Amino acid sequence: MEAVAALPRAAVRTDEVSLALVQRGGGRTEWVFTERAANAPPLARMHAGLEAMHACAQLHQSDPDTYWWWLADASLTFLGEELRARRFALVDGMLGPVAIRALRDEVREVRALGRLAASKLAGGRDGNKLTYTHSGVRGDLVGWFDGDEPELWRGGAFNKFLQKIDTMVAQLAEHVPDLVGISTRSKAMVTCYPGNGARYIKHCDNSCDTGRGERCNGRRLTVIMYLNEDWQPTDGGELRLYEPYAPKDKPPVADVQPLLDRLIMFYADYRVPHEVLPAHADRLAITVWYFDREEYAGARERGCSATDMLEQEAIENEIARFENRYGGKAERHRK
Ligand SMILES: O=C(O)CCC(=O)C(=O)O
Ligand SMILES: [Fe+2]
Repeated sequence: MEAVAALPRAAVRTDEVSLALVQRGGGRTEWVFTERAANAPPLARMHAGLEAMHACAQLHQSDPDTYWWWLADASLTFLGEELRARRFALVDGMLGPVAIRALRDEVREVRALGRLAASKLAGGRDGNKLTYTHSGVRGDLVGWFDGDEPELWRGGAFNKFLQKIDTMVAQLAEHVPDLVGISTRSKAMVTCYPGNGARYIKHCDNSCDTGRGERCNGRRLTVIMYLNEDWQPTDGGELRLYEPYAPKDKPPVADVQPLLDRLIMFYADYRVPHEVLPAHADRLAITVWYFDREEYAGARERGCSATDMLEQEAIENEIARFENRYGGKAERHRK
């Protein structure tokens, strides 16, 4: 009989082992301990730590709605490292299958009730003078909500979600110095890209380099939860992230699919230029911006006092540029 060589257990160091989801026969998946793949592509690597935490929760039969696995020390450390190193971080399966569908259903109802409208672009420095819509630039439907609109959110999932992300960001500030000044946030913006090739061209959520100056709007961190079950690669609609000031021929940093129960957070400023690629199916998401206290106070002060004709002219130029580049006509909404 031939001798069978077996891998001695002692040869595998526990710090080289992690949990992974593997595909078994018949499409079945299973959590197993496995050796860490040293050359895993960036997105896969990014998930490894959180997947391990999530898997542990599952092994213990924990309901992710009550066990906030993403708040465990290891999760926050991991998210903090990601944010500091890559400027963005992903959490997959944050709320769990029950809570995320409840949230998705509440958001669907809001849309069905006609509470989302064509998004407005804020013209000029403070966005205060003139807003305009232009579907070639930004083609989503949006609504802003704080969770206490009386006839909405009856199941409570929306408010629970806001409570969770507020907690997460507050805790994360202990790991990420850039987040220490966060004290408030925006209302939640519910968006639907209605699947007709709707997109949002490349931009930053806060055109602010230094934390000072007229272009700073106070947004420090963008947090987005996606709500799209069975999203297919052919549906497009990826969030494409770029390096700051990258030359045109440099490939993007990542294309993130808007999958159900996937949360992404990234720095809202110049560090993370991004765009939404054309979406060919209904694409639902909730976005919240967390404000840096000082920067936001400065932005509000300026917002109240900024008036001049030059700015009006600059906005008209901005619209003309977009019309030129993307065709179609912008609609103006004067305040
Ligand atoms: O929904 C997304 O993935 C990003 C949308 C976006 O960039 C924005 O609303 O500023
Ligand atoms: Fe954005």
